[in-house]
Amino acid sequence: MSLEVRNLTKAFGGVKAIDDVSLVFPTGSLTAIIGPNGAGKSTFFNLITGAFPVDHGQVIFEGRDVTHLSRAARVREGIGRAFQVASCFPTMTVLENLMAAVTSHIGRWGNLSHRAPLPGVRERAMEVAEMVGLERVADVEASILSHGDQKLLDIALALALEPRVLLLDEPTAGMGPEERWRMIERVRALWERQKLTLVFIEHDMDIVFSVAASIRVLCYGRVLAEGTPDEIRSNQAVIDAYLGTEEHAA
Ligand SMILES: Nc1ncnc2c1ncn2[C@@H]1O[C@H](COP(=O)(O)OP(=O)(O)OP(=O)(O)O)[C@@H](O)[C@H]1O
Repeated sequence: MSLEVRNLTKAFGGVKAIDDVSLVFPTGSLTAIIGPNGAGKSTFFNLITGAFPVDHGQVIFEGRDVTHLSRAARVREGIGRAFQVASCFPTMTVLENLMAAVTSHIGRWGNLSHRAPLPGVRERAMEVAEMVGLERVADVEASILSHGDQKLLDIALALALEPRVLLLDEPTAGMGPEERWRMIERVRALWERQKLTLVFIEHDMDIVFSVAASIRVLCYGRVLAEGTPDEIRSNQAVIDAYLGTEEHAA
């Protein structure tokens, strides 16, 4: 099993954002996390990546307990994450951003100058750009990229660190319908080609049901249901708590 959480619990003041959650994400799986606003989805990711310390429970990655490792150590272990908010250097080009990430990954921040990169860094950065279809804007400054391309750059920055598990928090947020489908198709193709274990949070149910092989539903910090799209679609508890709400009504 690639990624597993056992009895994960995290409270903020009196609110249990994640409440005794146990889930498994098998190696190579593509899973969507869904649930109403405030269900604990982002907190769940933050506990897996180490952005927040857990109150109780464990995060197990490839058989190793990583619960108390730092964020950076988890990245080195192979747990990657792209953020909802662009996390790049805005005045650097796409390629320069990726070269910085590749250089940091190989542990040579002293050699960050893009004028004299380490051998292979430019090539690797270009390879990562191609993985997400950003080679067409490799020389464009990050700050002037379209919203969709900025999200792709976030994903590419995570990929530069060679994750085996990739967590994507709302990869299609803020996009129009067409751009959403283009984005999720790229994500799906990436998962297929790179043989990643991919977990993504998504509110658009059309996307979730057509892309994810497996779905986990969180509600009030607990696991409400898990299963295939067909199982989740017909699960009465999920319909009552989430799918039946106005926003997601068919
Ligand atoms: N850093 C924090 N400090 C205090 N409370 C927090 C913090 N992060 C999350 N929470 C609370 O934890 C609960 C779960 O929030 P979380 O952001 O994980 O939900 P979510 O499912 O990702 O929601 P959304 O779909 O709206 O992004 C909410 O009640 C939220 O207010």
